[in-house]
Order: sequence, then C-alpha cells, then structure tokens
Amino acid sequence: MQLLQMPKLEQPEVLRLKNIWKTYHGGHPAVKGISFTIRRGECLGLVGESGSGKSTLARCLLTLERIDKGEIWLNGRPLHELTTSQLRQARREMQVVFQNPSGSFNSKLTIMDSLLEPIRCQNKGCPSFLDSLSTSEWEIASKLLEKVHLPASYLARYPSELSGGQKQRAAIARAISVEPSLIVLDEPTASLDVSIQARVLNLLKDLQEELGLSYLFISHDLSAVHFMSELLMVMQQGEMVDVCKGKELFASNRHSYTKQLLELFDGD
Ligand SMILES: Nc1ncnc2c1ncn2[C@@H]1O[C@H](COP(=O)(O)OP(=O)(O)OP(=O)(O)O)[C@@H](O)[C@H]1O
Repeated sequence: MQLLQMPKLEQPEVLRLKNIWKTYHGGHPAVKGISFTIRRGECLGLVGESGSGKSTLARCLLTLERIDKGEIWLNGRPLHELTTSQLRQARREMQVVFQNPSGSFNSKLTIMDSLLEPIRCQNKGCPSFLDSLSTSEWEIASKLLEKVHLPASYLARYPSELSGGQKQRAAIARAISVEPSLIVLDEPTASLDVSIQARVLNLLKDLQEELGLSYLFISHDLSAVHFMSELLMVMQQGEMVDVCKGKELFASNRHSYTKQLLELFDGD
C-alpha cells in the first residue's frame, strides 16, 4: 500500500521586507534594496563586517529609522503605511536584545522591575508559556528568570550586581515576557567572555525551540550565525550579496565575500 505523502506545512510569515532602501542625510545608501522573509519559529542570520548596514537594516525594520523606499510587513500588517500611534502599537510585537546588556537596564531599577517593565507597559498578565494561573508579579518574574536559568533571588538585585552573562540572560527573559512575534538579536554575545557566549547561544536556541520564537540574529561572527540560523544572509556595503541555508554555506559556489568570512571562521 502506498502511503500518501503530505506536504510539509509552511509556518506563517512573521516579517517580510521588500526592497528596503535607506540613506542617511548626505551619505551613501547604508541599505540597498534588501528583501527577506522570516517565518514563525525561524532564525534568520545576518552577517557582515562593520559598516555593512546590519544595524541600519535592523533599525529600519523596527521602524526606529524612516525608510526611503520599500515595504515592511509584520504579521500581514504594512508597517510602512501605519500612522505614528498605530506604529507604537505594532512595535510592541517586536523585542530587541542588544550587544551591551548593561546599557539595556536602568541601573536604578531592580531586576524585577526591569523584567516586568514591558508587561506593565503593555498591560499584559502572565505569559501563556509560563503555565501559571498566578497574577502575582513576583511569581511571574521569578518564573521568567527560571526560563533563563537564573535563581529568583536575583530579582531583588540591581544590574550592577549581575555579571554580563547574567544580565544578558535577564534581558532575554524580559524580551520573551510579552510573547513577541519577532526578537531582533543584535550581536547578543559580542560583549561576553568566549566561555559564556556558547551558553547564551544555547539558551537562545533552546528557547526558540520551546516557544517557537522567530529571530533575526545579527552578528559579525559567522560561526555564531551558522550555529543559530536556518537561513543565512551576507551583507556587504548595504547590499545582500549572498543568501544560503545551513550547510550550503560551505559549498564551493558561495560569493567571494562569504568565502572571505569563511576563511576567518576556519582560522578561529
Ligand atoms: N546615524 C547615522 N548617521 C549617518 N550615517 C550612519 C548612521 N548610522 C550608520 N551610518 C552609516 O551607515 C553605514 C552602515 O552602518 P551600520 O551601523 O548600519 O553598519 P553595521 O553593519 O551595523 O556595523 P557594526 O557591525 O559596526 O554595527 C555606515 O557607513 C555608517 O557609517
């Protein structure tokens, strides 16, 4: 008997960028006609040397930077057409984890208050993935910390009392707290000790699998991008010069710039 082969269902699109252009006042274009799609549960890696336009592209899609041309669709909504107040609402569906965890915390707030800031701002309750009926803020915050393998005792601490890696874990807990459609990871491990970097990447990967998160992972580090991402994009001077899936990165027909990055990767 022949078994019927069911086609694998594609996950819904979370983010679609179409032909994005951005030039800063009086400069050369920093982003030149970039298009890509991120689906639910996917990690798209964006790699390129300093100045290639990665952060500009991220700021454009987060609508923190006005684009000159192009379209940004988030969960089917055209962000490029929304009014300022509609945009404020739509931005809540995206969270960012930055390179420097110290800069992402208010030094005067305890970890608990920092952690709960997005939930309070958005008038949200307990995230559905915490599997808790409790509305106690302490319980929500402690369970969030548990998700990133930090003890609840850290809730009363101030950011200066945590190491860089612990702060980045707390920043990740805060980012997932409002169940965003997309998390932009902008060099999330670049400021951490090498020994801690792998642990944070593993945590991000585990959370992605467990919660079905969608990531845009930005890095200089091709090995980190390769580890994290199903699909990998290479930017050079504002352009997308190469796109490939996992193992295709090592194929002989890669763009010459990707090969240059690979040489650095091999030399690590
Ligand atoms: N606010 C700004 N005003 C003017 N030019 C800018 C501004 N921000 C970035 N640029 C320019 O845009 C180009 C792309 O910079 P961008 O920061 O996006 O690159 P990047 O790949 O993220 O670099 P890095 O990895 O060092 O952060 C560079 O030429 C940069 O000088």
